Amino acid sequence: MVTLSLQDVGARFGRREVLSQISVPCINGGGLTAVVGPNAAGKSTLFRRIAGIMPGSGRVHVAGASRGGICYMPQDTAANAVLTVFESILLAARGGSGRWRVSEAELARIDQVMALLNIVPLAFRNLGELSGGQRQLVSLAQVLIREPDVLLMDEPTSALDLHRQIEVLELVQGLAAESGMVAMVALHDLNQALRYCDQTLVIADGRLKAAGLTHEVVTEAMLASTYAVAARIERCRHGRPQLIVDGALHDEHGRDIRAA
Ligand SMILES: Nc1ncnc2c1ncn2[C@@H]1O[C@H](COP(=O)(O)OP(=O)(O)OP(=O)(O)O)[C@@H](O)[C@H]1O
Repeated sequence: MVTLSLQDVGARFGRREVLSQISVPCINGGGLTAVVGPNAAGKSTLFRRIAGIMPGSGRVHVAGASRGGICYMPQDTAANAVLTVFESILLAARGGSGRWRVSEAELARIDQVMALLNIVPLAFRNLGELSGGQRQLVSLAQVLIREPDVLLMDEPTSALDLHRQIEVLELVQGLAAESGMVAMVALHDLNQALRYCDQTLVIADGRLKAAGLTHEVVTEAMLASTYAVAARIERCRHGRPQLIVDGALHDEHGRDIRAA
């Protein structure tokens, strides 16, 4: 099993500190970990720091890695229109290697990943012709093909319909359980965190506000203080926790209480 630890991880854009002293002793592989928090909290920045594509302070340590390393699926899946879906996944699998020959095993693996994501019919479509949701699925294929040790997915279901959202989260949950990889997912839909993620990190204003078991971290008090919403967590008739948001919280001047 892979484990990830973060020690005082920080980041700046120029003189502005956008991430500060994020420390998490151990994120275990095998399950899904949600990273939640308001807009501009620093979730993508944290992923970019973990993936090593942005400099900053602190230490990111991965133990037990034996496969494709750390792979980051960005939020913005803008496409290079020149490539077909198949070519883009092949290039991602190569990770920049300049080989021309494609092995049978490589072709089979690409077919397998496309089948897992139900995108086989898109194989020879141009990336520039795809819908937002289709592009998001291709982007996911591009990271899954690399068989990551640590998979960082930035809002991977934001463009997907309800059926696809469930398929994708169940697929990644299953792959994490099978491979022991660390799988982290930045989410705005906290019902997805409650349903699929055993662990949750809450980031606000570039700081870690809470970390732990999802059902202990996603609470009505956290939703009020972090998101400024009045919300309830209730069990549905199947016994699953469901988040019901009653409304936004404002101060006596009608402003977002977080601005006070
Ligand atoms: N290229 C950049 N230059 C300057 N500031 C940036 C840049 N990218 C992000 N920031 C700032 O860093 C902070 C954190 O942004 P980040 O994208 O990590 O937030 P986020 O939690 O992923 O937000 P969202 O939920 O809206 O996607 C924000 O204040 C943002 O304006």
